Amino acid sequence: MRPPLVNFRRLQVATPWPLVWAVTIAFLLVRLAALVVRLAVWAVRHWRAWPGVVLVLVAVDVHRSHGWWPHLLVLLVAAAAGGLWWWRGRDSFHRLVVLRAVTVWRRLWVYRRQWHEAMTLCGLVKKYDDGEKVPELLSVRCSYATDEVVLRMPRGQNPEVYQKAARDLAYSFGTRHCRVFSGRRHPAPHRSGRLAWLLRLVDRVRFRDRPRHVWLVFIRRDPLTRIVAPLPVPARPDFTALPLGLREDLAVYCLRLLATHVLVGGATRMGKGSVIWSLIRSLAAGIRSGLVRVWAIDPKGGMELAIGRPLFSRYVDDDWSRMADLLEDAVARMRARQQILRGKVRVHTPTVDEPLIVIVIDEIAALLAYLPDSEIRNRIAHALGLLLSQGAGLGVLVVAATQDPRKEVVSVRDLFPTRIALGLTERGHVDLLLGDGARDRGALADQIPLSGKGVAYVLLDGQPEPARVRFSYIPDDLIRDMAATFPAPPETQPEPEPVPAPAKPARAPGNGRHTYRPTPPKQAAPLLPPSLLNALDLPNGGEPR
Ligand SMILES: Nc1ncnc2c1ncn2[C@@H]1O[C@H](COP(=O)(O)OP(=O)(O)OP(=O)(O)O)[C@@H](O)[C@H]1O
Repeated sequence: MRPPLVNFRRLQVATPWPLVWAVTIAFLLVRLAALVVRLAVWAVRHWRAWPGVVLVLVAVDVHRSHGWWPHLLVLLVAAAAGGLWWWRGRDSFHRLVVLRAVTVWRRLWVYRRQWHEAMTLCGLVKKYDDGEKVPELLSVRCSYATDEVVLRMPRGQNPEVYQKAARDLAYSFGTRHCRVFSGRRHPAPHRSGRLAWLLRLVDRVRFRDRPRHVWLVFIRRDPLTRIVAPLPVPARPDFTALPLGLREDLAVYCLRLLATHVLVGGATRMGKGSVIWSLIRSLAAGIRSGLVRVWAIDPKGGMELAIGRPLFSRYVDDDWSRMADLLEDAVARMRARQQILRGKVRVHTPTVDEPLIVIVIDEIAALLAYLPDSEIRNRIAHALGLLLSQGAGLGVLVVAATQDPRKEVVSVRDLFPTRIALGLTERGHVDLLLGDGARDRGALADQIPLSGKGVAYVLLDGQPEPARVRFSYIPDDLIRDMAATFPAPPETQPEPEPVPAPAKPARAPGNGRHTYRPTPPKQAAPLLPPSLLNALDLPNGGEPR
């Protein structure tokens, strides 16, 4: 028998009814499956709410059957257990209870409630197909000082849009600072133990690169308004992470001093000294053991560094030509190391015999721009150029401070891979120090108030966005104390005796121009081969000065 055809009053379709029903049911089943999947995704995404929902259901059920008194009892027991936990393990209680409660509260009350409005008013909502595409709030995590909010950008945006809107976002959510990061701020944890392989697999998925996610860090309470106390001296300096201060998210700020040179820029009295002394403090144990040798140059006549003289293996503050000698000796040491390490390793590992040499220069501009004697200035610029271009891998590092980061003043600025920007006087100086676009990405070093001495913007490893830190303040008494406790052992290669600066001739003979004259070779590796030295036209009967 033929199945009946679809037959409406005015329309006849030559299709059997069973086929129509089959197609309709299949369509509805697909829609239902999609709905179930969406519900499951929603439930998984909001897994944090599950315990709360279960608790409410149980509470309602208990209330129906037993009334209020079981709730009261549970509350009393929970309060007693909480008090005991707080008393015995305050840190874990704060981490697992207090901060989680703050997180839940702020996620619901501050961010979820105001999200749509704030995003719209900050111009971050996109219009498409008569609808709106709002950045999606994914998670909120609070610490005592910060809220870290993760969002997913709608299509057609990139993190720069959020960096530009950072100030609007900060004020929209009732804070003063908002930092925007385009990548995860913490690396995947290091796993060990029997289940490490499994956890590593999970981490590989959890910590995969997510280009559409943006991390907003709102600074709720600025921990950097208070002076940071000196940090403990590490028993053995870890050159990959020297603790120097505090980050605005309350983590300890660690500097990587391996195979790099550091330039510290900051207006006068903004705390360049505190960067240098924090660094020396973190190296102090290595200085005492001879693993690190600090050679210091203080062109300001010793106003900054003289107080810690015993910490330095070599130190000059009064004589320009001895400063040039010190730098040329460092070049000689670097060359000697080059001979030994060539073809064996690519980065020098510090040992007591071949220590890490850190050349600290308090005001590098005084050596490169303001020094009146152009001959010495050229020697210094030449030696610094060599050290900065070749010394990092050979364990001869330069840490220099300057008030003015302009290239006309610090000609070797671009050879410093690591930069620190303390409070600066000019907006333009920020990009000069930290690189193009750093200010747009949040390094507002020109807005650091006068009271923010020691506050700086730095670039952390693997992150293009600058972070705000405050260096620990090392008072003079503590520097004296460090100098007494961690004095540098005597150099194996003795420091040359200070020689009085030769009287400068009123005018150079001949054409009156300054001629470059290399320093005589004092140590094993000369700056120039002897053949070349002899070939030079030296005064005093061919004796080098
Ligand atoms: N990290 C810090 N925390 C709090 N106060 C600081 C900090 N660093 C410096 N100061 C204060 O600022 C003053 C100036 O500091 P410092 O001499 O280090 O600045 P500077 O930039 O080296 O100055 P200059 O340009 O004269 O060399 C110090 O006397 C101290 O009172």
